[in-house]
Amino acid sequence: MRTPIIAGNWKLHMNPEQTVEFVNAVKGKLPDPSKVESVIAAPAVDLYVLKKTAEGSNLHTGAENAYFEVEGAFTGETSPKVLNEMGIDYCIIGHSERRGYFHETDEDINNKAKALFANGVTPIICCGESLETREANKQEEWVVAQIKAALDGLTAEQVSKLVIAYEPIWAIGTGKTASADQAEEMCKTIRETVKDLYNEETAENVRIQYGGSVKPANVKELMSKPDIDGGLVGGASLDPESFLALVNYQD
Ligand SMILES: O=C(CO)COP(=O)(O)O
Repeated sequence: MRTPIIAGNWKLHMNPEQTVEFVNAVKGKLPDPSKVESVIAAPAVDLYVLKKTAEGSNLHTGAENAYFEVEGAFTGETSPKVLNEMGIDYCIIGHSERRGYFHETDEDINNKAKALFANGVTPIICCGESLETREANKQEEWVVAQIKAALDGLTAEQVSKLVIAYEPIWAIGTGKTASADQAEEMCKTIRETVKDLYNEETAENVRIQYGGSVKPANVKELMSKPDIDGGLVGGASLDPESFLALVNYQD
């Protein structure tokens, strides 16, 4: 059985002081990780205090991006090796904001996935179509192509462990959630793609999140769908009470 995983993506919000405050507010109120895994992915400048403050709690930690090289003359980048040394569990890669504003390609994302695995950090690989692509009813081929490119060269064992986040761009930060059925439909397609590329067992193991205006009011319905194993949450993950309501959706 797949363990549900709800991850906050703080994007460019929160400083180290606010991070400590947030973690102290949620510590002790998070679900048992065997029931629901709770993750906060924070800006690189907050990761050290995030990890330190989360120690001994049920909170898992994540970065929002990393480079595919571990060391060298790459000004401004984050090393997957150092993330591992810091004990960071996850790293989001291929978010639509990284693809759009920072021109990340499918090849970059595939290289990042490989570098993260080589350094013991689990990738959360994002995919998702624009409004234009959805209006042209081309969302399925778009997302399947993104998944194929991102997973290229990864082993079945690696794919079993990673997390895929389906985030339709038109639903991010817009208050417009994909309906639970629309989200389920694409998450199912992603699982079938993994089955075609690997095998049934890998497809059954890979965890697939939906992201895009997930909030306490809609999390239960989304999580009731068979192929949705979690949420990747922006805005609603910034407030401790709202984050707690999301991760404790089973109560
Ligand atoms: O991009 C997202 C998470 O990665 C979704 O953001 P919102 O939850 O703010 O729509």
